[in-house]
Amino acid sequence: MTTSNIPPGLQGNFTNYTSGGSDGDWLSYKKTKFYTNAFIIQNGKILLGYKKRGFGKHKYNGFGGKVEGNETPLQAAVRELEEEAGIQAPLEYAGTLLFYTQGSEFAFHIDIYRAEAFSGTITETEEMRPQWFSLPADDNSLGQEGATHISPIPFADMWDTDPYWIPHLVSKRTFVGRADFTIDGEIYKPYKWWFGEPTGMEI
Ligand SMILES: COc1nc(N)nc2c1ncn2[C@H]1C[C@H](O)[C@@H](COP(=O)(O)OP(=O)(O)OP(=O)(O)O)O1
Repeated sequence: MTTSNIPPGLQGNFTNYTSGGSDGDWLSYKKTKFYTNAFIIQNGKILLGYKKRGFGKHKYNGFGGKVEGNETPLQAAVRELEEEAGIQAPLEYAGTLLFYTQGSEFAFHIDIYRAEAFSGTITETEEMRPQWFSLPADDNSLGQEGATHISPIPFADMWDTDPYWIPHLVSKRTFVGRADFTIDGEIYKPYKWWFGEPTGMEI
């Protein structure tokens, strides 16, 4: 498969890519801010958090937030996971995503992390209510132990473009992607998106 229509902000060669939305141009932005998002994936389950306040309120997502001060993205991801879910985990880099919403002051540059183990007690916090969900059987290379009686990943209550990159995450294939959104009132609508797996240089 050859690489085509790689969005601005991503460089390199890619495979297993998918794209969609408008044929129009990608939106332009002047500034990016660095964020993280972390997922625990074990025994056929993925740990998500229901966001109780702030950006992404009422959606399920991984645990994460802004990279602050002199932190590396990994340090920020470890801190945010502890702040939002009460646990520590040996996080590994999984991918990078760019999200921009028309009219926004900045684009999100989000480093995504995953771990298959954690320590501590999963705890509901002021910001997030953690909950386990079962992985689709095809993506479950880690066994079904404990996963048969829990709900599948609630994509209807997540960001609209999550279904394009979560499969790369759960199958441990490094990914990058970009999605641009328009906003109507409080409703975010995907305008144009592209997700793929780098075969060489990453962003
Ligand atoms: C499509 O866009 C997005 N999709 C997904 N899945 N996640 C996204 C998208 N845009 C942003 N995010 C992530 C990035 C971060 O993990 C959170 C937002 O972080 P938050 O605003 O909660 O950052 P904090 O530093 O925790 O902020 P406060 O403590 O100031 O509330 O969403």
